[in-house]
Amino acid sequence: MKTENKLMIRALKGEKTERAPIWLMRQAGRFLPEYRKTRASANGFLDLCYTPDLAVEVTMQPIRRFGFDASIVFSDILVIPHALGQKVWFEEGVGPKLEPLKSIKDLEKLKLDNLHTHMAPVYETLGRLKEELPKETTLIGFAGAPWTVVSYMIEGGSSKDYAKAKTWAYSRPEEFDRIIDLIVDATTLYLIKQIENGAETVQLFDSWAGIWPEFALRRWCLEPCKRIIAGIKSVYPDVPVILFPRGVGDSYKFFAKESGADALGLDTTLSTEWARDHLQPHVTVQGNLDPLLLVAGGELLDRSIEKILSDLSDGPFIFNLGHGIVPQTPIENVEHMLKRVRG
Ligand SMILES: Cc1c2[nH]c(c1CCC(=O)O)Cc1[nH]c(c(CCC(=O)O)c1C)Cc1[nH]c(c(CCC(=O)O)c1C)Cc1[nH]c(c(C)c1CCC(=O)O)C2
Repeated sequence: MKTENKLMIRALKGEKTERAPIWLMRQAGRFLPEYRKTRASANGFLDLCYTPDLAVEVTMQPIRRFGFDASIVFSDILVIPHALGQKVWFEEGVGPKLEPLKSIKDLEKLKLDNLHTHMAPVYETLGRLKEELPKETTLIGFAGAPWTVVSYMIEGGSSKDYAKAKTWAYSRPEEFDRIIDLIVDATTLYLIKQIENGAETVQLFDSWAGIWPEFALRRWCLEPCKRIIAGIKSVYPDVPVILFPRGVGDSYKFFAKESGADALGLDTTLSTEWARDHLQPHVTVQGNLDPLLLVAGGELLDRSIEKILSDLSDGPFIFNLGHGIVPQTPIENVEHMLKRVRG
């Protein structure tokens, strides 16, 4: 099937489709027994990301089981700092760890030169997926948005309050700009190359956008994302871009009007009525079921699915969660949700 005729792409292009396309953020992962099996055979998480045989396999798993309308290539947002030369590793049971940037001198050690060589396995995975996926399934590439990636680069891992990164940004904003700028350049090149290798749309994850006051949100989230999107569009004007500025509340409207994104991923807290009135006239919306409702199941799950569908189905809309699916999600709840959404 031609890309432009796929359900997901039609929705991304602003069409109100006959039913909502559905995929789930983090759909390949620990809630699937087949993922846990492949994961155990790999030599750590990054090995899974950089071994095309394994990455193709885990990307295909949720498609085989559920037949989602879109497939997101298996990788992680932290492959970008890794490709630039920062030390990145995943501690079992803990999560990502990085040797943190402590001063602007540490930035000089990071280089764009090896980006595409380092990412060659990811590009190969995309190319193989393009061949293997069912003909109607859309292939999504992705990257982290600059701020979310930089938060890990400075904090050295996940953080509760982003105190180091925010203090750096507020006390030496020009330095902070330089770090963000490097990630803008790397991410633009990376996403363009993902498209060249088969990605039919790309999503930028700004998972930690919701912690800034408005001036900083504009400077370090909106503006950098806008530059990446413009960079992609200058080469691939017809490839839709999805942006997920999680947690930004009312500021979602700036992202809708100014970012250049074709679609916005809505987080769980956003009112679907507000999104229908203020965002959907400008962009396609994607979301926003609470992943924990999908864990709990039952009546509240059903009512929440119905509400999202009834509020958002009159415009361009893609059904998804408001954040990634969590490992304890029962598979039967995912099957149940799919039936409800597909009618
Ligand atoms: C912040 C962030 C990261 N990674 C990502 C984000 C943005 C989205 C979000 O907010 O959830 C994005 C991501 N990470 C992963 C994907 C793969 C594709 C998919 O969505 O199926 C995607 C799109 C695989 C992964 N990335 C990770 C796993 C689990 C690793 C394992 O198997 O042990 C997977 C499947 C590890 C990871 N990677 C990251 C963290 C904080 C962790 C540890 C927490 C966790 O385990 O969920 C960084």
